[in-house]
Amino acid sequence: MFARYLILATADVLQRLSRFDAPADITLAQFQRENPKLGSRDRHQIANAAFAALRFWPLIQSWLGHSTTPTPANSRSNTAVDERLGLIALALDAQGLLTPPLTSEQHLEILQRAKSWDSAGMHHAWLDACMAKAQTFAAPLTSGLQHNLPEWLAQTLQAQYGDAAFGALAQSLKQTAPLDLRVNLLTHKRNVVLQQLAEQGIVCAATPYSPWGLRLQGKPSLRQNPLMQSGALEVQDEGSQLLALLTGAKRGETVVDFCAGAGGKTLALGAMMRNTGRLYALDNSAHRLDGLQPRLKRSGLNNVHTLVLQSETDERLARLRGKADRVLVDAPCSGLGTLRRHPELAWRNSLRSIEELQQTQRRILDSAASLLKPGGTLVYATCSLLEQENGAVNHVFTQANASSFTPFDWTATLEKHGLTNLQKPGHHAGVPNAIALLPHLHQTDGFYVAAWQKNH
Ligand SMILES: C[S@@+](CC[C@H](N)C(=O)[O-])C[C@H]1O[C@@H](n2cnc3c(N)ncnc32)[C@H](O)[C@@H]1O
Repeated sequence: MFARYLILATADVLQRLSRFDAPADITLAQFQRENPKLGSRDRHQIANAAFAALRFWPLIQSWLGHSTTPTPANSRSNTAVDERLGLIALALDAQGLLTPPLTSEQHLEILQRAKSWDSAGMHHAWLDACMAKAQTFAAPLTSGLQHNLPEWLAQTLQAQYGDAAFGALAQSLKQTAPLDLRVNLLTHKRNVVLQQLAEQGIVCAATPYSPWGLRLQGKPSLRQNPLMQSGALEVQDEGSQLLALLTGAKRGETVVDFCAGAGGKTLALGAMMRNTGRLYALDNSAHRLDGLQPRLKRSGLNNVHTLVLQSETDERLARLRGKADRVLVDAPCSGLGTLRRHPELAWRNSLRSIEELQQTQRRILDSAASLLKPGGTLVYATCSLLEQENGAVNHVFTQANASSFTPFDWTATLEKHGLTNLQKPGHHAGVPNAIALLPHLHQTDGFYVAAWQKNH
């Protein structure tokens, strides 16, 4: 049973989220700043319910009688509808882990629960009408409705991965992601940190693939934890850790992290380089690079040089041209591999935005390639699941640079790190230089990594 203020607060958050004009965690943080009196339990409850609703957005829309495509018109404020939104989101979340397609029994249970919380009976008629239609909701006609994804995305993924793999992938995208940490091996040992966390009552285990990772049971708050504050630990999905690992950075090298953002991978690369050589963290967002500074201080790294780029062709890049042993392009992308954490991204992207991203990715990759010295390695990565941002970008670059870059063969690297079961994605013929991490196969976010070696 929830107090009405909690239902209304959840509805308020969802109303804001339904504009799909900002990342969900930013919208939530803004809501929390504007509602400082809410206790931490309530905040938690509201956030969980909001994310549950985002994972089942088309279902909620069909219950509310809206279209499945959010438009400014259907995100208009309307108190009765808002309250229903909050009620249903809380009921969905209370149902525990749900994976689509839901059975008609599951539909009924959620609606029944919502009805039992609607103590004033304001929404009974609507909930009864929904229950009468539960059978219809449980028999969706389209792939998008079945998997609670936008139609264009469901169809694109289905065509790309095939029916069986798409079904498993779509289900995995509705799970909540585990909380993974990366141990800073520059200053700490993984088994020692694991032991220290266990002594604090925090249950975790070594990650299956990354040699630096810990996977936590549940989501304990770590902000004030001395291990976080001292730089021994960083929150980082195992897939992100693997991406840094695959870059292969070594002591004494010159390494460029071209799209460093707040430096998640920069920090891992710096630790791989044992704080030697030169590591350049570049990004065109000063704000994001600013986020790296406190993390750098904690990390103990002093081989990192940051540079805010005007664009990917900033003329100051000239001094790095031909100098780098390795360049990582962790490209701006749709983020669709992270839907477990950011379900709103399914609704913030479109076929058109993917096309625009592809152009940017190609431009950045071309410019980043010029920084490599002969024999150097170029690594292109995204956290996207889409061929358009992955294999297609790989293919175009490989074709256009056939005389100066050779597609990298991952076999030895994967063997060295015991990663031979990482998947070789369905790649264009003659471009076998890519690997993919997928949530339903590797329990990581979805990542794509391709690499080339600059010819001598
Ligand atoms: C996927 S994020 C990087 C995440 C980061 N590597 C990490 O591990 O936390 C992509 C980054 O590319 C940056 N970016 C976008 N366009 C760019 C450009 N033209 N040149 C350089 N960086 C760019 C964005 O600001 C964003 O920080």
